[in-house]
Order: sequence, then structure tokens, then C-alpha cells
Amino acid sequence: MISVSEALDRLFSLAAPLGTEEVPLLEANGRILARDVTARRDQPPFDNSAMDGYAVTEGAQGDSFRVIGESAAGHRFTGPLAPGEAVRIFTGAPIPEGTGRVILQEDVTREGDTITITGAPGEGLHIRQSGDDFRTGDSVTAPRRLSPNDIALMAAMNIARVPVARQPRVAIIATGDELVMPGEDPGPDQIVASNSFGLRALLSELGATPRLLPIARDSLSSLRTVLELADDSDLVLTIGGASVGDHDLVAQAAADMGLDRAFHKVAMRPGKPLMSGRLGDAMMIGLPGNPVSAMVCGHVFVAPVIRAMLGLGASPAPRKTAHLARDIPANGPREHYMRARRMADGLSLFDRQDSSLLSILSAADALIVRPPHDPARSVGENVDYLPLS
Ligand SMILES: Nc1nc2c(c(=O)[nH]1)N[C@H]1C(S)=C(S)[C@@H](COP(=O)(O)OP(=O)(O)OC[C@H]3O[C@@H](n4cnc5c(N)ncnc54)[C@H](O)[C@@H]3O)O[C@H]1N2
Ligand code: MOO
Repeated sequence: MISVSEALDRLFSLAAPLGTEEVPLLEANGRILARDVTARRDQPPFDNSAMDGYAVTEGAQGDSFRVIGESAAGHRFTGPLAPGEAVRIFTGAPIPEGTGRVILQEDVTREGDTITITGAPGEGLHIRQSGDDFRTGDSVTAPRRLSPNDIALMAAMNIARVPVARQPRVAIIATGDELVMPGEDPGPDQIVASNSFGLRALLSELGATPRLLPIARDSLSSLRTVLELADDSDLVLTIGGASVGDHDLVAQAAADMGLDRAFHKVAMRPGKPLMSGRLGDAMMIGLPGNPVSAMVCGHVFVAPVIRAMLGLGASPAPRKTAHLARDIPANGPREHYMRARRMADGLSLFDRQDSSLLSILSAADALIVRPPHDPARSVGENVDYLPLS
């Protein structure tokens, strides 16, 4: 059995970045920016008023001015401004030539075309300089996952089409005679397929394009039929049938179809029967069937693989450190990902750690990472964990 970090290295060597495509700005949110993009104009493109008020050359409390015109957003005042004159101005409007400051309308009384500064104007000039925000050629740097704030910035930069990483196409194949789909009426020996739905959600969140294929039954012919449906995928994820039982046929079905196996079995808990390799043009990861094992492998292996395919680099799932709120026992020979909750007084481990317990996984928001043979740890000691939310 190989270690988790060795397994990750082998996975990364199978997971090449997938290349780029251009999408309209409207479709770029959540996508990975693949190349730096640069502003096509200065922002603001002209000096403009930060407030509604009056543009003057200079002014103090008690000064009066003659209002000679108006500058509104989208409609500038074209003439110059001289001492003793004021231009009515609104937020975002271009600053007339000669303006020294903008007096807030709250600090002014107006009679006809004459204004008098009645309030203390203060230090602020209320003028936003051209290029204050960004200048032509300033860039948004890649790679990064584009957020709504980035979309706003790129719109202001007049970038209408955005180069982004192609989304990995991921086929998800649940396997097992016992499985039915959520919403179906399970027979007495049947259970509802859950892992495929959890993994699909995880993959969507990561920025992949997941596709649920029909459930494969526990026969080589059924597995082959469904695996063949996945032939246009970048990554094929199978769930279950990865262990040593008589009905665990995924490894054999994939081998029959030419899987170039990179490894089978990892020294971790849960997740030991994990396998991976190259299957035709696609990468394949065979996940264990136990629900918590499949989801933990999703967080520990699938998520970093998707990030690597998206061009975000080959690095393990980010870890944090926190102290323990409870004692934890010594670990065995496999790296253990233990379900826990972050509490005010530290990480609190769930008593029940069986890899079938989705209710515990759902209640957990952290996986404490225990290295192989880690000794017992006491309250207050620091441990590494993977945040789940
Ligand atoms: N003799 C041994 N037995 C087992 C070993 C071992 O080393 N020696 N390893 C155990 C470990 S660790 C795991 S993990 C499981 C995983 O085995 P498989 O990948 O072959 O998974 P299955 O046997 O197909 O299923 C296990 C369990 O999970 C349920 N399942 C499967 N698929 C789904 C799904 N899509 N949604 C929800 N639940 C699913 C399935 O019904 C079983 O209950 O093997 C141990 N055994
Ligand atoms: O290690 Mo398995 O993955 O017990 O559930």
C-alpha cells in the first residue's frame, strides 16, 4: 500500500491541465481565469465628483458664487470655471476645468443663481481622480477562481470575453446490485445511492462538469457497458466494487478495458481500496463504496485533481491547525481522517467513526488528519485538519 502523499503524486502525474476556452463575461463567474486580462481603459476615465453639490475653484464658509451651469453623469459642463463661479454638479459627473473642490449641497444655500457656503466645507475635495481605480493595462492575474467582485471589475475594464480553463468533464458511475436512485421505491435488500449525489455536488462546487451515468450492476458486462458511456470524459469516477469481495469487479472490468493502473490501495482510513490509472484518453479514479470513504476520498484526492486540471496547481487539500477539545486515542498504521466539529474550545471528535455513517459526516465540519502511528493526543494539543466548510 502506498501513502496518501504518494497516491496524490501519482494522481497529479495523471491530471494534466485541460487547456482554455473563451466565454462571455456573463458566463465567467466561478470559472478559473486562465490568462491575465488587462484593462482596456482608465477608471474613472475622467476626474469626477464624489458627491452631489457645487464645483468651485476654492471656497470657505461665507463665500458666495454665481451658478453658471450644470455637470451631470453622462453630460459634462464644457466651459472652464473661474473664481466666484460655481457649477451645479452630481455624483459621477465630470469635473469642469478649473475646479478645486466640490462643496456638498448640504453646506450651501441657494437663491436663484447664487449660492452661499453656509456649512463648514471641511478638508475633503470630493474629487475622484482619473485612473484612481485602475489604468489601461492594469491586470487581473491568472489563475484565480472568478468571483462576482472580479466580474464587476472586468466589466468596468471593458473585458467582454474572458479566457478561462476548460471545465473537466467527469463521469460518475455508482456500482452495485443493491443500489436504487433517490425517489425510487427500494426493495428489502436495497439502499439508495448516495455517494454519486454527494460527489456530483462536490464536483459542481469545484468547477467541473459532472455527469451521473446509469448505475452499473455487479457484473463485468454491466460495468463495461457503463464505462463505455464515459468515453468522452476527462475523469471517470467509479464508486464501490473496489475492494476484495467476490462482487468487487471494478478493477477487473477496468483492466479488461485497458486500464493502465497507477495504484490500487492507499494506507488511509477511510478510503483504503482507492485505485487510479489511465483509461484510454481519460483518467480514472475508483473510489471505495462506503459512503464516508467515497466522500473523504472526494475531499482528499478528487478535489486536488480537479484543481490541477483547472490549472490551479498540484497541491493537496489545504489544511489548518487547531487544538483538541477532547483527548484522542493513538492511531494505527493508516493515515486517518477523523470526523470532528470545530467548537469554541477546539476540535471535538465524534465518538463514532465508522465509514458508513453519513449522518456523522454531515454533522462534521472538519477532518482531523492523523499520521500513521500518531500517538494518543490530549486536550489542548494542536492537530492538523481539513476544513469541510
Ligand atoms: N475482506 C475485506 N473486506 C473489506 C476490505 C478489506 O480490505 N478486506 N476493505 C473494506 C473497506 S476499507 C471498504 S472502504 C469497503 C469498500 O469496498 P468497495 O469499494 O468494494 O465497496 P462496496 O463493497 O461496493 O460497498 C461498500 C458499502 O458501500 C455501499 N455503497 C456502495 N456504493 C454506494 C453508493 N453509490 N451509495 C451509497 N452506498 C454505496 C454498499 O452498499 C456497501 O454497504 O470494503 C471493505 N471490505
Ligand atoms: O477504509 Mo474503508 O474506506 O473502511 O471505509
